[in-house]
Amino acid sequence: MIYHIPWINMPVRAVLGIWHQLSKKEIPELAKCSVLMRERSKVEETIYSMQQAGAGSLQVISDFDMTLTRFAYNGKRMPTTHNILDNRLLINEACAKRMRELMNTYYPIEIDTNRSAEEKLPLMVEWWTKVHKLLIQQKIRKDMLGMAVKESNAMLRDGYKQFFDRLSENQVPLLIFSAGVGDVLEEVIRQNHVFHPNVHVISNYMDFDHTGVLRSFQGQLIHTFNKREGALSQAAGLRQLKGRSNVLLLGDSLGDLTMADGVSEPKNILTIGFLNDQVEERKESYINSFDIVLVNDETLDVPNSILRYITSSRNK
Ligand SMILES: Nc1ccn([C@@H]2O[C@H](COP(=O)(O)O)[C@@H](O)[C@H]2O)c(=O)n1
Repeated sequence: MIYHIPWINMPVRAVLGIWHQLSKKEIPELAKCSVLMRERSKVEETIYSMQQAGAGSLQVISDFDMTLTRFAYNGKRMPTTHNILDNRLLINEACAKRMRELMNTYYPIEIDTNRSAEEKLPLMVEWWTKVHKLLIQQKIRKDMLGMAVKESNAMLRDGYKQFFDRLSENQVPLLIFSAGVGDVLEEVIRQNHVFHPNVHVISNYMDFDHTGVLRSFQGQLIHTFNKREGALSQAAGLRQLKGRSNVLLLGDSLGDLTMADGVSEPKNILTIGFLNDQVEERKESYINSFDIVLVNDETLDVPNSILRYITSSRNK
């Protein structure tokens, strides 16, 4: 139990230095050495305040690829939703080769700490546009997507069932905001039996003709560095998120930090960043940007432990 003395307000509690109780007792997962925090006491204060408000005030906004899915397994990189389409049932060898070349050119730019988001933005548009054009040329069939997901080795992070189920049981909306391919993403969560009614997805959705053949992508392109626009134009209008002023945000890219920009009158926003790749080069910028940084952690243990604590409130 955290000490609760109602007549003592927040700053006094902090002065009394009782905050590290959360890491020690209530959420011991926060004490793991793979968990980095710039200001541990601020994180604990935020979590405590979110717990006091209860599950009814909470929403979770999460990126998908390499955030809800694993980055690596047994030393091997796991596929993104775009990479899942690299299956001979869907695209030919020449297209697959070209997609890999584009990945080798643009992915290092995406994660380059020496370039600003502004500098990366037009290059990301270039990458996504080229790949989507290639995919359209392949006349991908809608009815083959399920098979491609089955044959891929995409994996949700360990603890995914607990994560999705707890949010569903507590009627906490989960907004998945992905620059990946929405149809593939949905298939991944469906095949893992966690596509509950509280899950909402904003992503790049395919548009199929009446025979079920891919002919374009719907709406405005979402890439890693324009999620703010999607947050303001699409997420902000979601009825299910209204009145939920506490946000738990999960991402693996600095671009993901803008996913909560559409939340009206936010009270507390707690950000968790998965640092999967180029750890040493990116550690400092992640610590300066996310409240909690998880280094090479392929599990959802930390988000799950925070959610367990927040939803333990009687005030649901
Ligand atoms: N052709 C592409 C384009 C992007 N990616 C990766 O997908 C990730 C985007 O999805 P999120 O769910 O994380 O928003 C992004 O990080 C790119 O690296 C790709 O694999 N192929």
